[in-house]
Amino acid sequence: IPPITVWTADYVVVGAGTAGMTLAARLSEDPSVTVAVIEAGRDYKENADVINESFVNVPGSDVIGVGTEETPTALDWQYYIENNPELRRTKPVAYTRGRVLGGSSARNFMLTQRPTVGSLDRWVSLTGDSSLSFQNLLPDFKRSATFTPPRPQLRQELPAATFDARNYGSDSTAPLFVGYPNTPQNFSKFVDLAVQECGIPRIQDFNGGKLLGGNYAAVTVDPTKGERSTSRVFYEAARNRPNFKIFLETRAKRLTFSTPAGGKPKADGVVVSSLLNGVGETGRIVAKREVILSGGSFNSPALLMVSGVGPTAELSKFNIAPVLINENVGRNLVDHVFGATITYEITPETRSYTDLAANPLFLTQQLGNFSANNLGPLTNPVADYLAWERLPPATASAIGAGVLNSYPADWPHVEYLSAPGVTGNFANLLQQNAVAGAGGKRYASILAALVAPRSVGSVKLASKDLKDLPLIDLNWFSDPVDRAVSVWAFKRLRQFFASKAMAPVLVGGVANEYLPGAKIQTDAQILEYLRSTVSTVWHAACTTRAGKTIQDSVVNSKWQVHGIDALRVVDAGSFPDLAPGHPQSVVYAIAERAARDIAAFRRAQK
Ligand SMILES: Cc1cc2nc3c(=O)[nH]c(=O)nc-3n(C[C@H](O)[C@H](O)[C@H](O)COP(=O)(O)OP(=O)(O)OC[C@H]3O[C@@H](n4cnc5c(N)ncnc54)[C@H](O)[C@@H]3O)c2cc1C
Repeated sequence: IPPITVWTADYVVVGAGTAGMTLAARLSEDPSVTVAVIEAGRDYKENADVINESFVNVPGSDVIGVGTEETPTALDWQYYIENNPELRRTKPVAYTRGRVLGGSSARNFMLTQRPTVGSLDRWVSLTGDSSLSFQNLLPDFKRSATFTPPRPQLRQELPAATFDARNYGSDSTAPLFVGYPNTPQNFSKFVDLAVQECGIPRIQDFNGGKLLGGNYAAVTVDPTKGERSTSRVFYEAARNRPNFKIFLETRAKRLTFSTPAGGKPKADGVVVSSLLNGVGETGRIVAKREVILSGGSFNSPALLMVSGVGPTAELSKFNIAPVLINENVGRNLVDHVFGATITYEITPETRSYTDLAANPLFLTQQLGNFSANNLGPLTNPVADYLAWERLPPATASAIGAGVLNSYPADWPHVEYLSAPGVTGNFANLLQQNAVAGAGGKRYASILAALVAPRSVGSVKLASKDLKDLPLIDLNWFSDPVDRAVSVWAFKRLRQFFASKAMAPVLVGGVANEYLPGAKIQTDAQILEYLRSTVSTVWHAACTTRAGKTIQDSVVNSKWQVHGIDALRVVDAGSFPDLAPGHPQSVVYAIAERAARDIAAFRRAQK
């Protein structure tokens, strides 16, 4: 390797995303260790990149660039998923992953809530480590974020968003912001009433280990300016420390290992390629203590595989010299999917995202309202109200989804999201709303997400060079349970729209369904429609999952790669299982936990 750039640090972290930036900043709080971070993306707040910076900062612009048929933004890895026989998609399906300082925390929808007690008990049984229970992870959940309660005087929603202050930390210097947008979506209060009328009760807060019920969701936004809060806040904390160094626009190409005679392979560095000025500068960052992969669920397993750690078939296909065979690398890919969605035209008083997309004057006014007053629909990440439920046991059995009855009792099977706009097949949300709203009409949807998904996919290599992005097979709908639950959830969405609570907002009444429309009635018709609209909630996980041994997993409960020294994986890929709920809080929590695990390991070695 020509050593154009050689740098040495105690810890080398690959990826300054949600987990990596948090972890690296925490490690560098100890001035006695040095930390280097390698990040393929740029800093969205520097280089006078006003457009990309606003994509990140303005909560209401989160829908831009994430559509399945949209050209992804410059802050994206630009993944397209593999086709699968269950889907009826005519065009390649894009899958957003942030390639930027902050990673996917700079591209996500900002919803933040924690998994249930029972789902994290499953983490305990999968890893054999009780320190991963909800109660034991709670300090790590609290550590990153400063919480600001909703401001009812501004929000004026009826009934108000509720929360339980005991679920949040008391450290007001915690860098990440969690709070509520100052302007709720009008449509959400009707969803709130509709789901209650259909038997889903209100729950006080989604952050106390319970999810079953409905409420407004907390989001990662800064209460003062209303801007999105990302893991970049940890970069601000660390950037001036003399023991911290970040390599932006630099890609990790592969890991290097040394193997002492008779010993285990030991990770000792990362070969990198600088993307600056388009020049493929190659160098190596040497790790004196450990290499930590935080490249996310797609990139971390790919990096392991090109470096010789992975399934036999993958390594031999590309003639990669094995360092350690582990059949679990890149396997067990799970994701939450939007299984069903229904859209109606709504009344003019009930504003929706359609107004922003179709009315440039309104959009301009609201950009001003957002930046001057921290008010208006752009303060809101669009989907701000959630509800969760389980299928009744007899129903689950009757539709062939009886396996879901064995999930812990607090684990919801379906999540509903208020989505005031046209969603359709998620091809291009901005364009779909602009077209639908051109004549002055406005629309709103409710989405159903599968949060106990059964379909399992994989990450495989496209070549032995990571410049060829790995192949992502999500296998959506491959398990019949997911198909059956989606059809059931679709009918449930129709019940919500048929409720008395929803009647005042529907133009033309319940018979006037906009998408998919009254022509879709039988189960077979519904399923065929859902095959053409199923989309991701962008929660890909478990591709380097934590577990007990090399037979069932890639890392142990301290995130150390089985069979290799000085190498950990800390990101959504290392979840033992994908718990219900939006996962960013879990990613921050395991990054906080891993920083403490690594420090404890170092102290034990002294
Ligand atoms: C559109 C979208 C909406 C979402 N909505 C929500 C939501 O509302 N709530 C929620 O909780 N979750 C949401 N999520 C999911 C959540 O954001 C992710 O699960 C989480 O951010 C993943 O964190 P991570 O650390 O695993 O990976 P990432 O945050 O993606 O970080 C990986 C980092 O590694 C870098 N990297 C990768 N490979 C290399 C390499 N070879 N060399 C150098 N750098 C590399 C990447 O550029 C990136 O910065 C959403 C995600 C998306 C994309």
